[in-house]
Amino acid sequence: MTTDESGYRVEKDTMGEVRVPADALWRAQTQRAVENFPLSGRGLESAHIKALAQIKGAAAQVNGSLGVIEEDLAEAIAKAAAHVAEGGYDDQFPIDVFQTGSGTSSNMNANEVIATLAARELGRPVHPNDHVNASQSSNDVFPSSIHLAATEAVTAELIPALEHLGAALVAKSEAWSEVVKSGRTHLMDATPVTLGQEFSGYARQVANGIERLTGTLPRLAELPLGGTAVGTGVNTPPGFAPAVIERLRQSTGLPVTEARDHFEAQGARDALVEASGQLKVIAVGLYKIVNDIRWMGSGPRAGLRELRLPDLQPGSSIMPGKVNPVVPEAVRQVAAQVIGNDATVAFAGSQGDFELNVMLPVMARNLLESIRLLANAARLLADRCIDGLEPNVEVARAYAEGSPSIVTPLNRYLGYDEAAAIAKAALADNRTIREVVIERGHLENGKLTEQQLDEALDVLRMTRP
Ligand SMILES: O=C(O)C[C@H](O)C(=O)O
Repeated sequence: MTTDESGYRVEKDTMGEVRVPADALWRAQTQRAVENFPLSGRGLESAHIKALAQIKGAAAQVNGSLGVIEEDLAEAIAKAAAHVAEGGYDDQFPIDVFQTGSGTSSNMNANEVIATLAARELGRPVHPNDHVNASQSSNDVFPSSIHLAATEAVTAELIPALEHLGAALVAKSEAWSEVVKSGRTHLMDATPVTLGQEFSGYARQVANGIERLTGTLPRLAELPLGGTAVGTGVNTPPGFAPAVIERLRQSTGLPVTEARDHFEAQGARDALVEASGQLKVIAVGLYKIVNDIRWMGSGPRAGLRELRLPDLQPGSSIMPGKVNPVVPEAVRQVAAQVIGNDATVAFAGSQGDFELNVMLPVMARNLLESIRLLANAARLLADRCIDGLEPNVEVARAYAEGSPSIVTPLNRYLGYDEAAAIAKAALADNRTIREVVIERGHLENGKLTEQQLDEALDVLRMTRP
């Protein structure tokens, strides 16, 4: 390696010489990839770099204990990898996420940066391939790093965030068990429900999302490590993968396991597609929840006005005093992004050609982004919207009492056809159902008593038949 005066040094790889910024920790292969893929301006997610480095560190320790590399070299690599995993060297990962489909460029980026750091520690050369990448291939390490990062993000970020949101929804559901409102089906007035019942439905959607994620974990946490190039494990000593994975289990506390079939685990990426699909379901659920809230909060004069959302910021640059449902709007956009990310993950997941899927980096990018977005959106929604919601009890009750559908419990006394006639007459003449029932002589003709009429038209009672 030589350094010239222009701020670059010259590094070599198997293709020849490459000029690398003098202070960069990466080497020739990373630099080639930086120049080859100027696409999105966005690199690997930080969580992904962390997972890659965690695997490199555990692999070095096992390589040391199995005699694949010297013990002091293994320790230096493990130490360097730990520093990278802590996040202090994320700026040394400059390669665009849209790159080699196997992630080889980012794997080599990790190998080169860790080799440089380890060489500084050790005071002798460390080879990115022979030492840091020993017993590994991009084809097993890179997908393993996606699964490790996604498992961590789901268990440590997304599930706790959804639990937080679920608790906020349950609290409202319990507080509003007597707040009666009009149900709506087809966007038309229906029989009454309570606001608490609606929020219990939302809470269950979120709880189901947690169950769905938990259900994917056994497959998401399977690591292809040990398969190396094509799943056979060429160049890997016996016992390498189980030992590395056991170290990862210990150091991360995550339920990672070795892939049950290394050919499935490298030729396909079905578990990532599955996890992304569950994220899409959660996004769809959040969309429905915030959309209902947005509509219930519409107004303040010309909307539904059943809920008051917390005022967070001036809504309009031109209309003074206007306040908008900004958190539901932001969450809706998160949902749209997650649904779009899933379409890409599903397409990319179908691109398993023989022994390797070669659309790995984009799957990682989208999956990890979706998890991060949903976790942040769930907390935001709980803290800046749900917690501060207030019901407009009078308006909600008035809608319930004004709904022509409250005639429904009279079916059993008067029959469907007469009940329909009563509902239409009430609507046409802007009278209450009660007034029309009495006017049509149903108390006098003995079809029902006054007490039965009172009970039948009790809107809260209708929510608990
Ligand atoms: O980078 C590797 O380890 C292998 C590469 O992805 C390949 O299969 O060509």
